[in-house]
Amino acid sequence: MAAPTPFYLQSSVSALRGVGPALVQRLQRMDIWRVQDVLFHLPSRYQDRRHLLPMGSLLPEQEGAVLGEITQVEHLRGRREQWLVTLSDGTGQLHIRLFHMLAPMRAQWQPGRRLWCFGEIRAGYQGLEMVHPEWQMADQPQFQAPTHLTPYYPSTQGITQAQWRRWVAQALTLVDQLPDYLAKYLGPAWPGLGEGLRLLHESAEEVPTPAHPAWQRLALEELLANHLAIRASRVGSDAAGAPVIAGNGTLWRRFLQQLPFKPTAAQERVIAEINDNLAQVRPMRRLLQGDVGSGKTLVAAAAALTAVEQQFQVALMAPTEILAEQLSNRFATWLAPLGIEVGYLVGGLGQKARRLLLEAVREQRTQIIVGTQALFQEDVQFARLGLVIIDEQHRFGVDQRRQLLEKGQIPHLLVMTATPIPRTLAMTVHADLDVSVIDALPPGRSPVETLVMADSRRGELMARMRHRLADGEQIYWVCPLIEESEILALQAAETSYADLQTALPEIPMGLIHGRLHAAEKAQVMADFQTGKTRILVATTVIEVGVDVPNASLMVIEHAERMGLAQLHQLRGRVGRGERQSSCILMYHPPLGVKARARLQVLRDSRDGFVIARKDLELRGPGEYLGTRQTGLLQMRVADMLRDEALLAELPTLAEQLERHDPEAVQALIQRWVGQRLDYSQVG
Ligand SMILES: Nc1ncnc2c1ncn2[C@@H]1O[C@H](COP(=O)(O)OP(=O)(O)OP(=O)(O)O)[C@@H](O)[C@H]1O
Repeated sequence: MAAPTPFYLQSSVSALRGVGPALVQRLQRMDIWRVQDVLFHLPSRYQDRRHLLPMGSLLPEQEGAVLGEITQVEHLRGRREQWLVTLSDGTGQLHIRLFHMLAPMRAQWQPGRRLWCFGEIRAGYQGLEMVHPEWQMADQPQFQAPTHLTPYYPSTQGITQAQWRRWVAQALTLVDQLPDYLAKYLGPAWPGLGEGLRLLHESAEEVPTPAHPAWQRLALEELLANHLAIRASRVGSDAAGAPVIAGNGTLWRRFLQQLPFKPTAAQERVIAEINDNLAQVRPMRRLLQGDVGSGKTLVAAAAALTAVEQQFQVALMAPTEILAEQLSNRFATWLAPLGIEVGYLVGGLGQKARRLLLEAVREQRTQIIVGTQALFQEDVQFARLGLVIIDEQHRFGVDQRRQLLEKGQIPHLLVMTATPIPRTLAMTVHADLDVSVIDALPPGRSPVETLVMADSRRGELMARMRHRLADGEQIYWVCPLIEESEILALQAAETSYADLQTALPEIPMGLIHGRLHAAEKAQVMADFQTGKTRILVATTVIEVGVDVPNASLMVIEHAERMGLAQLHQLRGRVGRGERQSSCILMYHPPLGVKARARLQVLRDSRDGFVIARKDLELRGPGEYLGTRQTGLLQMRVADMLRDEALLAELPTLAEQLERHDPEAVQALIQRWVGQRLDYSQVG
């Protein structure tokens, strides 16, 4: 046999055994080019295949191994051919469902044989089941139950877990040659880079916890690499000149006289921070954070008034048409009495209306223009754009932010978000943005009562609804999220709408979903806003920013399918007035262990930040790396909420490296960030 070809960290992945040209291409599409990149392709979670789960106590959504005797093999020839195999272990039984079964497998899977399976438990029509699990015959001498944890790698079509494990094992033989750029800056208490990588790839006995020093070492390096990348792209952008907008507050004072409430101290403080920025040549880049219902819109209005007072125009952008419409209505109602014209630009606007609006914007007859992405289009030209306000920033791509900024000379930028991010964290992720936080809700709000309820208790729910309606209140009814298909989501909403109409025939209701035209949506929303309809049945389009203070009850169907952050946002639509409000999270039984714990979090907490943290804990250590859910940068090891304590180390480390080791800066960015993000595009 030929001696294996030597390979190095910088060799192409094709140097690894088992990687041919087709696989090289697939790996490159995952941004894995060199052997070194395989080392940094970290497990997304771990599977524990060592312990057997007793079949009598299985729960849906559980993942694990079972061992039992085959008691029955049924071949079902329906619309779709399939096999249903029954396994029994004395404590209970489990079905295995297969959609194809090759001959060798058919020969082995016979009643009386013993079978080991690993997979996820699902609730099927005939009881609990596993679909195409991994398996071994357990009554053969070569059967070996796994003795350690099994890493599970993010993958792509055509690459199996077994392949990943083999490649990683080869790459790990070189791990000690990996340059450790931080060793000389970190104290002796920190473990080396190689140790961290070994822990994550080969963690034999226990799921590596994020508190483990080796893990922390990797997380620190990844955070630092991201921080360095952002810093590198910032250089020079500060020097550019923005319009100096030093208002004297005349418009704002006039506005306050007609406002039915007073700004809270938190709002006042943030408004002052913004006005201070607007008066500088250095362009404002500010992130305004405030939990749902904290009153961000008023702050946006204050900033807009400062700009308008000094004859500058303001562009206000929201992620959806409904939100843009809501914002524009609120701005129009608030500002029309002051003689300020508010324009509204979305994709569905008629040609003539659009032309007139654009003309007014070009000639500066319209001072404030609210819209969606439609604001980016080339023919939208401002006469004197001084301020751009973006609502719910995480929904917009970085690139879109930049496009809008190009519309003015160098306008000031205010980004508003309800996504809770701690201040230190925000400063690391958005090194370009200063952060303001509205940390108190307006007075007089009573907390939303949250109930978790099986959908079999609909009768009871209808009684509760009648009661609320009799008191003159309004209700949101949110329909299940069906990711795979908008049509299915719509059908579900239509069914719920029809059911509600049957149950409450005398109550006027509206139905809103993504497929309606802009004008229809606007009408449905307006009818609900004015109280003409009393119940609004909606797909999750109402998620962010809708403001109808008279709505005091929200029912969410299939809450178990939704993310915690989304549920929190939805719930924030009620409890905006003085009335005692409730949110009912309905689920379809049986409820899995995880789903139950998640809904419980919503019941117990009302603080967006706490909820985001709990969500993180529930994912469990090592089970879910990265920051996908928070809508922030996606990382491999670090999680910005969990590893917040590390953030304090970054600025000093970054300065040291920039001063003494510029090559290491490049190498670290390349190692961790690679081509994934083009930071130079950040607004
Ligand atoms: N200082 C205040 N006193 C009383 N009510 C206020 C105050 N500020 C805002 N509100 C009202 O509170 C409600 C929520 O405000 P707003 O819609 O601005 O919240 P938000 O921060 O944008 O929340 P979301 O992220 O949920 O859209 C609105 O009905 C608004 O009129």
